[in-house]
Parts: sequence; C-alpha cells; structure tokens
Amino acid sequence: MRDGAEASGDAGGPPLVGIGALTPAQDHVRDERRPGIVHLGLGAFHRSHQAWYTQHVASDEEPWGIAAFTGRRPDQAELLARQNAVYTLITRAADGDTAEFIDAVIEAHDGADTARWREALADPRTGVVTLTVTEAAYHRAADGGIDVESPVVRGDLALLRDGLSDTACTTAPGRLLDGLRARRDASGGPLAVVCCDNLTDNGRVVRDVVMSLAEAADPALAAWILSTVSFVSSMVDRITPATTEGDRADALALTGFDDAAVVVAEPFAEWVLSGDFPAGRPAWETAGAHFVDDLEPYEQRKLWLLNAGHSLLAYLGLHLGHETIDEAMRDPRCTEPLERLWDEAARELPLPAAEIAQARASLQERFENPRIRHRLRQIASDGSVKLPVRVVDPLRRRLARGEPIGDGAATALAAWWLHVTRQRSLVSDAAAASLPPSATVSDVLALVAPGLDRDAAVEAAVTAAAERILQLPSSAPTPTTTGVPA
Ligand SMILES: NC(=O)c1ccc[n+]([C@@H]2O[C@H](COP(=O)([O-])OP(=O)(O)OC[C@H]3O[C@@H](n4cnc5c(N)ncnc54)[C@H](O)[C@@H]3O)[C@@H](O)[C@H]2O)c1
Ligand SMILES: O=P(O)(O)OC[C@@H](O)[C@@H](O)[C@H](O)[C@H](O)CO
Repeated sequence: MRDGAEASGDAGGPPLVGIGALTPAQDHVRDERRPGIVHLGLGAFHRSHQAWYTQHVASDEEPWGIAAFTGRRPDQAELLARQNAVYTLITRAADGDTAEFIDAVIEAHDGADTARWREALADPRTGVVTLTVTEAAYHRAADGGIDVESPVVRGDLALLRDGLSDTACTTAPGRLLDGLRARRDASGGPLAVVCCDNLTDNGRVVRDVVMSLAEAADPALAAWILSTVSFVSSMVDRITPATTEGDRADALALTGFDDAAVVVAEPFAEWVLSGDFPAGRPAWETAGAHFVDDLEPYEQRKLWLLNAGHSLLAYLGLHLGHETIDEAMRDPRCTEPLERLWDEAARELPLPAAEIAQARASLQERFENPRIRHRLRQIASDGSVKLPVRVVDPLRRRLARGEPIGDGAATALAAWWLHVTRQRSLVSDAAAASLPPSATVSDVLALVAPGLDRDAAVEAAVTAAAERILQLPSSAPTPTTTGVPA
C-alpha cells in the first residue's frame, strides 16, 4: 500500500492548498515517452490510477507512454486531445488538496477510431494493454464465456466474422479481439492484457470472454491468442469519484490552468498484479505497485470489504435520503449494518486478523473523508453485476459451512431489492431495470445469486431485513417510480 501523494494543508486552514509552482498544461514540457501501453476506457479511474503509477515510475529506462481510447463516447478523448493529453490530478485529503500534472497519456482517441486502434495494437512497441471499461462491459454469460444472446455481442460477432469491415465493434471484448487480430496480422508479437476492473480474477474474466468470442468468430485467431497473449489479473484501488464542475474550479484555483479533464482522487492508492508480461512492462513497482503469485487474498480483501461496503452504503444510503458515502458514514443506520457486513466478510477472508482490522480502520477513515464527495448514485449502478462478486461470493462460502445468512449480507441484498423495486428513477442497471416494480425478493436473488432464490431461509432473512429497513425513519423523501417523492 502507499499513499498516492503527500497532501499539504492544515485541518484548520484554507480548504485548498497547492504544491509548488505548477505550469499550465499548455506550456507543459513533456518527458519523452515510448508508446508502449494502449488503454481502453479513458474514464476518471484510469487517469487517477494506472496513468498515475506510470507517471511515477522511477527508473533509468525511457518512460512508457499511454495511447488511451475511450470506451463508448468520444467526449473525453476530444477534451484531452485539446490540451495535449496533459491533465490535472487533484489528490483530495480530508484536510486539503494537492495538484499535479500527469503527462503519461501521450495520445487520446475515440475508441471507435478503428484505424488508430488497430495501428496501436499492431505496433510492436506496444507491450501492454490495460482496461477500465466497467464490470458490465465484459458481457459475461453464466458459463463465463461471452453472452452470445446479447444483440451487441451478436453485432460484433458478425463484424468480426466478416473480417474486412472498417466499422468499429461495439463491445470491449469485440474491440479487443479486433485489435488483437490486427496485431497477429502485423506479426506484432506477444502482449499482456491487464484488466483493471473490479472483478474477481479479472484477467481470467477477460481471457474467457475474448477466447469464446474468438472461437466463434475466427478459430485460428483464438489459437494465436492462446499462444501469444497473456491475461494479467490485478486488484486496483483508489477512490475516484466522477469529476464535477466544482472540481474544475478547484483545479483552476490550484494551478492557474482551466482544465476540462481534471480528475480528483483520494490520497490512498493500491495496485497488485499477477501474471506474465511477455513484451516487458513499466517498472510500476518503483511507484508502489506489487507483483504477486497469488492475487486472490488481495482481491477478496478489496472486493468484500471496500466494494461490498460501498454497495451496502449506496443502496441503504439512497433509501435513507443520503447523497454521498461520507454522509452515509455519519448515519448509524448505515454504519451498524456496514460493521456487520464487514464482520461477516472478515470470517471468510484468508488473512490474519490484524491485517483485516487494519484494512477496516483504513476504510473507515477513507469512507469518512468529507471532501471526497463520492455519490451513492454512481456506486449504485450495475448492482446485478457487482453484488455477485462483492456480497454473494463470501455469502456462498458462509452458507456452504451450514451457517445462516448474516444480517450484513441480508441488509445489502434487501436494500438492493428496495432500490430496484421502489427507486426506479435511480436504477442504472440494464438487467435490474428489466424487472417489474412488483419483483419479489426471490426474483432479484435469481439475478444476483442464482440458486439462493430457492433457499427459503435466505429469502426469509432478506425479506425480514427489508421490513426492518422500511421501518427506519427516512432522512429525505424516497423517490418513486416517477422520480416524484411519495
Ligand atoms: N472510480 C473508481 O473509484 C474505481 C476504482 C477502482 C476500479 N474502478 C474500475 O474502473 C471502472 C471505471 O471507473 P471510472 O471511474 O473510470 O468510470 P468512468 O465513468 O469515468 O469511465 C468509464 C469508462 O468505461 C467506458 N465504458 C463504460 N461502459 C462501457 C461499455 N459497456 N463498453 C465499453 N466501455 C465502457 C466509458 O466509455 C469510460 O471510458 C469501474 O467500473 C471499476 O471497475 C474504478
Ligand atoms: O467503480 P465501480 O462502479 O466498480 O464501483 C464503485 C465503487 O465501489 C468503486 O469505484 C470504488 O470506489 C473503488 O473500487 C475504490 O478503489
């Protein structure tokens, strides 16, 4: 673990404190960087995390640069390209802000720019591809392969079978496969694909969806990928809320540069990776990253404590009228079930008690940071994909020992049921949105915990937890289907 940057400023002093003399990005003199990394999903997190680590590599070799592509819309690439791809990262501690310019991204493109995407993947100087495209973007079916029932996947499959089309694939696995084919055709050589999305064994997730798509579209390409491409798993951590207009004003006050692509993140950052890099990699360990043989305990600690806690606070907090994580952390109606959820996760974690206690204490402090305004609505999105890895995985282990579901997990699942059925205007989750407002506990369990929907004890405990939540006095009106408070 390491802190992302030293924060300056006193708790009692002015809220914004800059560091050193910063040059506006227009005048920024870039380091020479070799074009070795291609990134897909140019969101806030890539810019606060992988780009930050790449920026902070301390090594004598020529620094690596990132050619970054957006996942769905061109906007972020256009904004960044207008400022030479240099942007401000504000590190926001509880007692003040610091700012730095990041220039590790050397090119920013629309992900639909097929020609540049193929060229970047085919370039033999490219050794690493990183991904932050959200959990839902992998289109996984229940068997771990790609979901061929999805219309967008079927569309990509048709394009990939055609092989000659210049039309961009729509899905992230489709784009990746299209780029890998360009690399094979150009004899670009081996490559490492590093997933940085919040999923368990995320390298295997990417490999399985890409391989199943390749086998359906182009079996010879599938064989080449199997022998040439390494899929690296990584645990990634740095709380990075969506940027607001206020953040842009803060960046201007700190640096004098009116940055349209500013990113704000907490001081804490962690990156643990596992897998091979057959074409080399930046010395990310010199910036604090760790390379391990067994990633599982790190992933489980992060997903079952941090992310599970976030999801519980998001659904329960929204129900109680809160807007952000720090607000929910000031409400014992949220923190009591959070402690129970963490107690339950702790029993499943293969880690020493002292390490778990330290992680919990650190999380408590991070969640309480009143200046990281992490909106519950952002965290609440795509619960149908997030809850299985965050809450249901540890729950299944507990049930397998013959123990009943705990109050923490029951409250998290109950709060999600209430979110999906009673806060329809706030639901951002394609699978959950397809459920009717009359969906039962069993219906929502079937989506996130197949099999447990037929477990009468689990269903009864989640229903009881929902009744307890409904009896809590609400801090603010709960939006209804129409968004109009009841
Ligand atoms: N923000 C964080 O605190 C944080 C921390 C750890 C991990 N992550 C991981 O990073 C992901 C992105 O977070 P962010 O903060 O950058 O979000 P963001 O909204 O700023 O960016 C999301 C990026 O993913 C792309 N994308 C979204 N849906 C897609 C789809 N269906 N297909 C292809 N691309 C798609 C978008 O175009 C965008 O480039 C998260 O979902 C999570 O898995 C985020
Ligand atoms: O980014 P998501 O959508 O996977 O999840 C929302 C948050 O739980 C997540 O972004 C955390 O802030 C992050 O995982 C901290 O490292």
